[in-house]
This record gives sequence, C-alpha cells and structure tokens, in this order.
Amino acid sequence: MRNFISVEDVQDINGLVRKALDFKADPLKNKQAGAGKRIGLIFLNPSMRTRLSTQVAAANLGMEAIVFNVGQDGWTLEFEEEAIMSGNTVEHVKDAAPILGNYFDILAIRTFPSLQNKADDYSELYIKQFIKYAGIPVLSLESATLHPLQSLTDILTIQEHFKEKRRPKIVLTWAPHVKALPQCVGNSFSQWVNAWGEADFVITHPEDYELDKQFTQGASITHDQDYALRDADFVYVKNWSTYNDYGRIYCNDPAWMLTNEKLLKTNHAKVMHCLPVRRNVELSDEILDGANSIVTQQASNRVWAAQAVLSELLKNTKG
Ligand SMILES: NCCC[C@H](NC(=O)CCC(=O)O)C(=O)O
Ligand SMILES: NC(=O)OP(=O)(O)O
Repeated sequence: MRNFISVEDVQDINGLVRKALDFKADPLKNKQAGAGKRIGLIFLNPSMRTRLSTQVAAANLGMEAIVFNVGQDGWTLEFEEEAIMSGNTVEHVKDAAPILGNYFDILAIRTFPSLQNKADDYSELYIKQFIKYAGIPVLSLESATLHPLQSLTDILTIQEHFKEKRRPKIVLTWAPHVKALPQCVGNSFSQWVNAWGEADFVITHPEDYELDKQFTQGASITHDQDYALRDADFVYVKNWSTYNDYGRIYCNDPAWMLTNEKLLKTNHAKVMHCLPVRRNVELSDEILDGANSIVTQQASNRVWAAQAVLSELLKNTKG
C-alpha cells in the first residue's frame, strides 16, 4: 500500500480487517515492524480518537509518532500552485512537505473541508499536495471528503458484532446538528460499505441532503427514516451538511434524532457513531447510554485499524 486516503488504496478489505483483528488479539505481535521508523502526525484540525489511536498503533509497532498541531502551532500553509503569497499564508506546502518527508518515514494528515467551495474541497487539494511533495507514504487522518481509518474501523466493528449466516442490513441515517459539518464520514462509510459489498445498505436523510453519488452508488436511498430502519441490524448515525447546495443546514428537524422508540422497528440494531457526538441533538442519552450502543467499542477499535494500515504502509518505507 503506497498511501491510504480512500478505499481505493485497499486491494482486499476483508484481508485488512483480518489483519486488524489479529492485532486486536495480540497487539504486540509485530512490535519490531516499525523499529527505527518515525511517523509525523500533522493536524490542521482538532482530533482525539484519530490522534491517540494512531499514536498507540505506532507504539505497538515499535515506531515513534511525533505530533504537530500545525493548525494551532505552525505557520499557515499555502496549497495553491503559483500562489502569490501576499495574504495570510506563510509557507507553501511545496516547501514544507519535502522537509517533513525527510524527517519522517510516513506522513499522516488531518485536514477538514472549508465547506465554502465544493470544487476545492472535493479536489482534495491539501492531501494531494502532501502526496505530491512529501515523497513518502501519506496516511489520511480524515481529509476534506473522506475518513478511511474510521470506515475501516466501522467495517471491522460490524464484522465483529454480526455472526449470522446472512447479509446484515446496515442503515446510515442523517441526524440533526447545530453546525454545518463535513460529509466525510457519511461519504467514506458509504464508499467502504459499497466496496465491501457484503451488506444490504440503506441511506436515509431529509430531502436536499443527498451525498455525492460517487460514494453512495449501490445503496438504497430514502427520505423515510421509519421505513429505512425496518429490520436494520446496524444503524450508523451521522450529521452532514448539504452537498448539492454546498455546506448548508436546510433541515434540523429534531424528529430525525434516533430514540429507543425508533429502535423498536429495527432488528435490535447496534447503534454506531464515529464520535464526537452532541448528546440529545444528534443522538439521545437513552440510546448512547443504552444496551444497543456500540460507540465505545467502535472507537476502541480505531487502534487496530490504524495498526493494520501502518503495518502495510511500513512495507513501502525506505531502508
Ligand atoms: N472526526 C470525526 C468527526 C469530525 C467532524 N465533527 C465535528 O466537526 C464535530 C464538531 C462539533 O460538534 O462542533 C465531522 O463531522 O466530520
Ligand atoms: N472519530 C474521529 O475521527 O474522532 P476524532 O475527531 O476525535 O479524531
């Protein structure tokens, strides 16, 4: 694996899940794989789980992880080619990335979308510029449109919790929120479930919240949440802002928040969320504190997904 920025970098999803589960069973089984290697974790935006799980995963592989909160502590980066840097940006990625490429063996980047300009965000300029100029494997810690480490964790968590000899029904449901959020988690979850191909997949959201078809193609899409939830085995809850009329909040109907009453329509569905979650806005206390929620196990599994991906990327490092 050269880089890890989307499901397209993965040849065998189930193989990668098995690798992650092997690390879960024996976290130190490959504790020398990253000996003498360093990963730089570059954050343009906040994080708890992604940052810490990747650090733990690196430590389990004997690799040193160095974190740089560039959005907080670093010089403001410019990403546009041929920019005339007379504004607020101080350093071009063209100058910074090769230096990071010399300091580290793997470079990991978190960068959210602006939600101002769809074409810019969906071009994935920031992470692509790091790939172009760093010269070492690049790992996405959530980019403008996707969150692949989260989605690998999600598929792993679903496989762990589903032991029946039939296809699970997985529902991705939109939920209300107070802020305009990225589409990354919904896009990425859809992309991975579709590529995995071993589930009946339904996406439900209010009108005008359609996600980009390049990620959702293959799923059934409905505006009727009650209908979508029928017989679901897993309900993945997530807010996102509008994609078509980009980055807006059209509907914040609290009726879209999942409750125990709605869960009665499902097949005792397990409830998932990537976290952080706004309690009693996106998801009710009764669900998050109830028996069906697996959000804590899901977040804990982030370590094993990161460890599996790092061990693949390490194969492409120099020396
Ligand atoms: N890394 C996982 C989710 C990150 C981000 N959530 C947020 O920005 C939440 C912010 C807030 O609740 O104010 C998102 O939805 O893509
Ligand atoms: N789910 C997730 O990516 O969490 P953080 O934003 O805390 O990394």
